[in-house]
Amino acid sequence: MDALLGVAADVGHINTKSNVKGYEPSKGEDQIKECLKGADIVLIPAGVPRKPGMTRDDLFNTNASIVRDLAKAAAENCPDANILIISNPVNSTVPITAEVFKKAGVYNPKRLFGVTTLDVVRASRFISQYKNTDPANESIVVVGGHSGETIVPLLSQSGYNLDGQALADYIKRVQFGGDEVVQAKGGAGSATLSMAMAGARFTESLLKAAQGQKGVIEPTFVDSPLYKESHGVTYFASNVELGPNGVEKIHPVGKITDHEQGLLDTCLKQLKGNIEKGEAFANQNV
Ligand SMILES: NC(=O)C1=CN([C@@H]2O[C@H](COP(=O)(O)OP(=O)(O)OC[C@H]3O[C@@H](n4cnc5c(N)ncnc54)[C@H](O)[C@@H]3O)[C@@H](O)[C@H]2O)C=CC1
Ligand SMILES: O=C([O-])CC(=O)C(=O)O
Repeated sequence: MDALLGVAADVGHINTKSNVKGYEPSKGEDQIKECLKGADIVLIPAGVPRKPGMTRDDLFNTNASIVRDLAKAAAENCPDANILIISNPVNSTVPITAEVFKKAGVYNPKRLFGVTTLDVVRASRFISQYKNTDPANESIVVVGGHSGETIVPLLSQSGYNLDGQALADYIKRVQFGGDEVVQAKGGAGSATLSMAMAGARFTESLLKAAQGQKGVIEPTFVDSPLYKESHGVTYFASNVELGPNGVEKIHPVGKITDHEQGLLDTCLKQLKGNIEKGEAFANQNV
């Protein structure tokens, strides 16, 4: 990899010899061009975080245009880069980025990723508290999107079986773990350190896959065929095998319980609306 760019990012320590550049909006347009030219990976965590009482969707009005502008700059200056979207609402900012790239004639669905790694980090951490295991050894599959009920942990696929209130509490905590942090910070923003860890993990996986390592799998919100025809849901997070060309293979959701199917049905309805909102914004404002 020639260059790794964090756009206004504090993504923590990334253990790589790659060249990391950071962009600050106050430094102006020329600096972003200079950062983006030749970039292989562009992380976009720019925009405002939530305050208590807000949903991620409440950030749309501010962050949609910020992401649109950075996506335009990326489409112009590094059209072949991997674009990693962290800015919320991810369920809408990923479709916005896709539309910007489509309009510029450089859209490659294999190179656009919504970063949902933090949902897996939380799902793994919270199950370890029930089971008294090391969270580093847990890897819970999480599918759907990155907001409330669109986040669907598939506990059954890890051989775990919580029941009744314990299951309900677990799912609520995974779906609304971000809200807990926002509440605890009392107006000072949302998750930062855990996001830095999650962003670094996803980026490192992408780098390993780019360098030829096989079998690198991460959950991520991508342009996905899984529910396109059946539900009109054009982007979906599931486990994705990464490779030198970005998305190598999108894994299907696989076998799930009836209860998980219920969660997935709710997810798909909400996700469709979030995606269409992003696309409608892009169609009117790009
Ligand atoms: N996908 C995920 O799992 C997560 C997503 N987030 C999202 O990441 C975003 C950033 O959150 P934080 O880093 O906590 O916020 P922050 O306020 O600490 O940082 C935001 C950064 O965006 C930059 N920025 C603002 N306007 C800009 C513009 N027009 N162009 C370029 N850069 C601009 C600011 O300079 C600042 O450095 C939020 O939307 C938040 O909801 C946060 C945590 C987890
Ligand atoms: O909750 C937020 O607003 C930030 C975020 O996406 C997360 O922590 O998962």
